[in-house]
Amino acid sequence: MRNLYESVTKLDHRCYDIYQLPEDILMEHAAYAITDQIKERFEPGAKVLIVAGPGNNGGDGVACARQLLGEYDVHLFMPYGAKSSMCKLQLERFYACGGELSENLTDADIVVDALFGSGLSEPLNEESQHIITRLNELQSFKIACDIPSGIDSKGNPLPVAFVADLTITMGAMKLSLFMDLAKDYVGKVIVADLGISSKLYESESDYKLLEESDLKPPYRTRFNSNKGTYGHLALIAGEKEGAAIMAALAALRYGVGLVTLVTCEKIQVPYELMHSSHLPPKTTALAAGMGLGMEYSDEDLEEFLHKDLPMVIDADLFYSSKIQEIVKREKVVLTPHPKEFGALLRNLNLADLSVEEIQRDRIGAAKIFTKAYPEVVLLLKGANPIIAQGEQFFINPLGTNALAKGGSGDILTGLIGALLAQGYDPLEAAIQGSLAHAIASRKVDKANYALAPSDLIEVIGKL
Ligand SMILES: NC(=O)C1=CN([C@@H]2O[C@H](COP(=O)(O)OP(=O)(O)OC[C@H]3O[C@@H](n4cnc5c(N)ncnc54)[C@H](OP(=O)(O)O)[C@@H]3O)[C@@H](O)[C@H]2O)[C@@H](O)CC1
Ligand SMILES: Nc1ncnc2c1ncn2[C@@H]1O[C@H](COP(=O)(O)OP(=O)(O)O)[C@@H](O)[C@H]1O
Ligand SMILES: [K+]
Repeated sequence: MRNLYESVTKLDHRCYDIYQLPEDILMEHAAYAITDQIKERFEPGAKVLIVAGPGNNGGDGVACARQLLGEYDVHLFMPYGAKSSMCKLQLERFYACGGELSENLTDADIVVDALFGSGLSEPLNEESQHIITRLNELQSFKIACDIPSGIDSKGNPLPVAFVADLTITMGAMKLSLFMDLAKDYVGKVIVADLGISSKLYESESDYKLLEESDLKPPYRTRFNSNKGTYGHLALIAGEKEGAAIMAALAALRYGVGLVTLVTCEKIQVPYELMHSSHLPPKTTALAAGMGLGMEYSDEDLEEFLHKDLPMVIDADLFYSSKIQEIVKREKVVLTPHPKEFGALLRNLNLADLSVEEIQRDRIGAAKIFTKAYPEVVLLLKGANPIIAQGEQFFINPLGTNALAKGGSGDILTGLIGALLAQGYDPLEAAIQGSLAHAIASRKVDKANYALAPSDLIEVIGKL
């Protein structure tokens, strides 16, 4: 798990004020992190195009150009000249080392985008849009310095952005790089140390980035145990019972001792699942909402929901007035996708946001909910799901686009339900369920268009 920051300005200032590391030293290290990646990947003599802007992001690019001079075929293009004092200083050093500016954009083995970083303050003008679009068309290996130019502090392209293979972000991971709308631009993200270890550079943060090493599958450690030791998950099956069946099969695979599908009518269920028209007395957790439809009246639902059980709630229940009672309970995980989240916010009279508005500021939208209901765990689905409770936010960047298929969400509900039933606290169940879901999507040995929910269930047994 790594810290994420909305802005690193405060952290940079700690370097100047406490560690006595001036901007110049930080910038030299920032530039060297880019130089280092180029040297690791390309032989001397390779052609490097560096596009540098007028501020300190440009300064990083100019310093990198100077570091490569003499060894690589360096082309430095500066459409707006140098404006910040550090950028000007770097340009003087570049000239002093014999460097010359290029007049044009040129094809190259490597492109370094150092046009704009954290200082991007307004939508890109036409010229910058044109430059970035041209860079995106080049067949080079593309490195973004700090942030792909054009991505704003909330992760949105303004309106275009550099498409990087590698983003080398300076000092610490930034939240904006892990928003859904930034996922097609950032490529692989690595952090450059700025002359000080991350332990000293970073301060506490409420925002965390989940990593593969955070996954802890529910391995069994007790030898003297029986099925009851591992909990009993009840899933309410509704009009589209397939959704609950898939969730139930995923739950069974993720360690829960007993799984019961609760249905209105007698339906055919896979032989490994139990089936009942009532909530089993020894239920330890409940999953409801997926495929629910209009099968149950509010009174029917009351029977399932009145008990004080940990629960994971999905899909159709976000449109039901029942949700207004559910969010007041303890031990609740909600797993809406952005459209359902919009419905949930309206249903609770918290906000009226479109899917686009939610996606443009996912953290801001999630905060509207978590401020009103700080006990409830929210998992806002998407390309990079956000798991939030109170003031804590966790982002899971590990899932792949193979998950963009009907039924993936039902598997996630099953996984979280399985962990709740096994006694995980709701936040840990949501984090661990999401990690298992995302990591499984990478381990399915199929083309990324081919993943089916049953493949996920198979792989979840081998994490
Ligand atoms: N602080 C540190 O210690 C370290 C900082 N580091 C580096 O500094 C970067 C931040 O630098 P920064 O603050 O100078 O901002 P930056 O991203 O270069 O942009 C500002 C320039 O762009 C311009 N501009 C903005 N928007 C525009 C637009 N739409 N269209 C056109 N122009 C626009 C803006 O113009 P102005 O608004 O002033 O007219 C100004 O000239 C950071 O990302 C990291 O790479 C590292 O070296 C590590 C140590
Ligand atoms: N492009 C993507 N990258 C990563 N994860 C994705 C992507 N698209 C969808 N997912 C994940 O797949 C699941 C889809 O759930 P949902 O939209 O509820 O679908 P359904 O209800 O049809 O199963 C969510 O967990 C979501 O985070
Ligand atoms: K950049």
